[in-house]
Amino acid sequence: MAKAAIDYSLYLVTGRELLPAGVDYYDSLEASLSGGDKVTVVQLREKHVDTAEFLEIAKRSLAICDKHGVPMLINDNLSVALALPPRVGLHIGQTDLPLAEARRLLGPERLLGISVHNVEQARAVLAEGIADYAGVGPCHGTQSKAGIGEKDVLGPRGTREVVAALASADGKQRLPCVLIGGLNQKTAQRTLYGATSEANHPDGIAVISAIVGRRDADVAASELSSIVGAFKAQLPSDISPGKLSLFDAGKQWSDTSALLKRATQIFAAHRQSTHGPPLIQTLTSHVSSTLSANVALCFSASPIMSHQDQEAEDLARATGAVVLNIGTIGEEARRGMKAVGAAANRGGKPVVLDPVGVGASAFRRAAVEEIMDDTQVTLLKGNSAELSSIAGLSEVTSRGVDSGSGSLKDPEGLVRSLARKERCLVLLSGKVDYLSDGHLVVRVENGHELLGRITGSGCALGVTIAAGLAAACNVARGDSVKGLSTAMVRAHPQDLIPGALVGILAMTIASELAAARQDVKGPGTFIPALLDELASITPETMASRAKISVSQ
Ligand SMILES: Cc1ncc(COP(=O)(O)OP(=O)(O)O)c(N)n1
Ligand SMILES: Cc1nc(C(=O)O)sc1CCOP(=O)(O)O
Repeated sequence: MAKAAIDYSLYLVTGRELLPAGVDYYDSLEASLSGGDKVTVVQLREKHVDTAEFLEIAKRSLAICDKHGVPMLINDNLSVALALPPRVGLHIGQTDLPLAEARRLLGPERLLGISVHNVEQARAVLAEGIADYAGVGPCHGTQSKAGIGEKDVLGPRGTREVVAALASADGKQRLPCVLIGGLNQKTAQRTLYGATSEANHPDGIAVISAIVGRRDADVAASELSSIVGAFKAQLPSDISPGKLSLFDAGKQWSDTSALLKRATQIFAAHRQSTHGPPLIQTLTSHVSSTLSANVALCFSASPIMSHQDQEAEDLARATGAVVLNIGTIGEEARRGMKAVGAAANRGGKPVVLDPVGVGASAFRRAAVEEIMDDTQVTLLKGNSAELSSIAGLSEVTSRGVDSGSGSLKDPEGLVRSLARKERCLVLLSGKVDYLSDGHLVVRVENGHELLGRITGSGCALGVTIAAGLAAACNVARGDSVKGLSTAMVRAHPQDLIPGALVGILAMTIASELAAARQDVKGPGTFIPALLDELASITPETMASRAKISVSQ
């Protein structure tokens, strides 16, 4: 098989020691290769046999791979690879034979892969131009390779940086790559999406235990194959800088009135409740829980405030969107957020992350890092202190968990770069709100200062935004939305900005209407008035009062 034609989608690394009791290695290999969309590349990894036995196993394995037309490689052992026909390749690690030496001994024809564990190694391998592909890992913790500790684990976002370094900045050169380490039916989807950026994308996943450890290796292989297939179906055929955009919304919404019109349509469909009120699962602080639940109800949504990891999977079947708010996060909620975020991603449901007070403590920072690693967030919302902390800027410091305001020199630049980096919508909330998908920035100048004088209004804004995003998913129901968008949400990608805008405008315009009422004397009377206005605000009112502008 010509090297260029190799399909790296599902790369099986063998591991005979991980076979379930009584399962024969050759039967398992055969099963994983049988049928339609199954394993596409095999690497023989034998750590506990001598070269002679390795060669015997390799010969029998090669006959099976040949029968299925699947390329085979040998792990580490050059002499075994050389003893086999030239269609057999070699995979080496960073501490094995140097790449140039391996190529010299193998010749130009054989497939040669190398492991990379960090950005520097990736850059070096790309610059050398010798390897045919790279194995990037460990993406997650794994029991299948000795010596991998927690500190070695890249996580989806770390993996993204390494994968990005396997393509040149001008997009002219790229090395195919597979992700490896702890990938299975639960982690593969998030990791593939998380590892994708405008710069580059993975070509597949490499697994040991997720196939070898199963009695039904054929079923395991087809499950994994369909996850990779769905991911690859989303990728544009032409990957070069700027092409692999997040939502492809930039051009479409350069016209403010078109954007507002679409937001109004989504809001109208939401109010008509064609699909019933979306269930918004809200994991939030004790302080804002009641207000958030009431805000959901007034905004034609149903609140559910569960943060139990045990029911995350069941609830995900019914939810329209989820809010992860770390306001008073403890260990139980931390576990809950991990499970709820992952389940929402699997179901293509929007996830709003509110990293309340993230700069205030190491615990909060670690919790947010963990959530963002485990979950593809759809919209990240924060004030200037919170977003600066996540972006690693020291410009604005947090004052505990309140809405520490502070002036940023370049708010548009911050939301744009953070949205690109995290591949999600980013909302910077403040007197003026800035919403970005990494390309365009929408400025929203609605709102009233009384919102800042009651507790939990920012948390409740997360709920209206989640409801707006759920509404964007609902309008796509029945349409042929091709799998998940790059934000892992089942909606037309271009509807995510107007969907989020529905939630922002509803809350900020309702606050203006409430504050203007005769019966509102201050923060105490403002709260019920805000709920009343949220319950009655119409799409027409939203359209006529919105103060938005768009910049590219
Ligand atoms: C596809 C793929 N990627 C990475 C590895 C790891 O190789 P290496 O670093 O040589 O470690 P060992 O496999 O030898 O323990 C791999 N085998 N395959
Ligand atoms: C062999 C190997 N190499 C890794 C790397 O990061 O280089 S992780 C790994 C083990 C992969 O096994 P599993 O799919 O069972 O987690």
